[in-house]
Amino acid sequence: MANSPKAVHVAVGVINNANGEIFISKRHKDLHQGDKWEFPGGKVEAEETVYDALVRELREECNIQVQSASPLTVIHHNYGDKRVVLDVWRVISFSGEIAQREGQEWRWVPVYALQAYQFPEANEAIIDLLVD
Ligand SMILES: Nc1nc2c([nH]c(=O)n2[C@H]2C[C@H](O)[C@@H](COP(=O)(O)OP(=O)(O)OP(=O)(O)O)O2)c(=O)[nH]1
Ligand SMILES: [Mg+2]
Repeated sequence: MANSPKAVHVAVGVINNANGEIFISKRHKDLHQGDKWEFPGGKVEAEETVYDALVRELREECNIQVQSASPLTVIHHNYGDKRVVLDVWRVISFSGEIAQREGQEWRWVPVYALQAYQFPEANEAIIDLLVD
């Protein structure tokens, strides 16, 4: 719609451990898409590149310093109450001890088990890509 608010641009990171498991955390229940599992990330701020946002969000949320990451996919999704553009990156290397710094429940999950978790609708396409 012509007067609908601009989509929110979100940087999202897919982080693997040495066993090939993926880091996921649960969104706080009072947030948009609350109580669902997510890949870490957050809004790209004005004057910030998406890569800068990815590095910042993963430092703030997961306590890691991203050293390299490559673009995986971009998902446009309309939740009705909010439109998002998820800019999804695969983290190639990072330093630091990974942890969840914002009190969210988190875990490492094997790729084949991701489908058992409830993610926001927009994540379906990401999970399909990872499972392939
Ligand atoms: N981080 C993240 N957000 C996702 C995923 N899937 C998905 O639909 N989203 C949506 C939910 C939210 O509408 C939006 C992320 O916004 P957010 O409010 O969590 O962003 P943020 O962490 O920067 O929040 P804030 O501190 O700026 O308020 O993207 C995902 O896998 N990870
Ligand atoms: Mg976030």
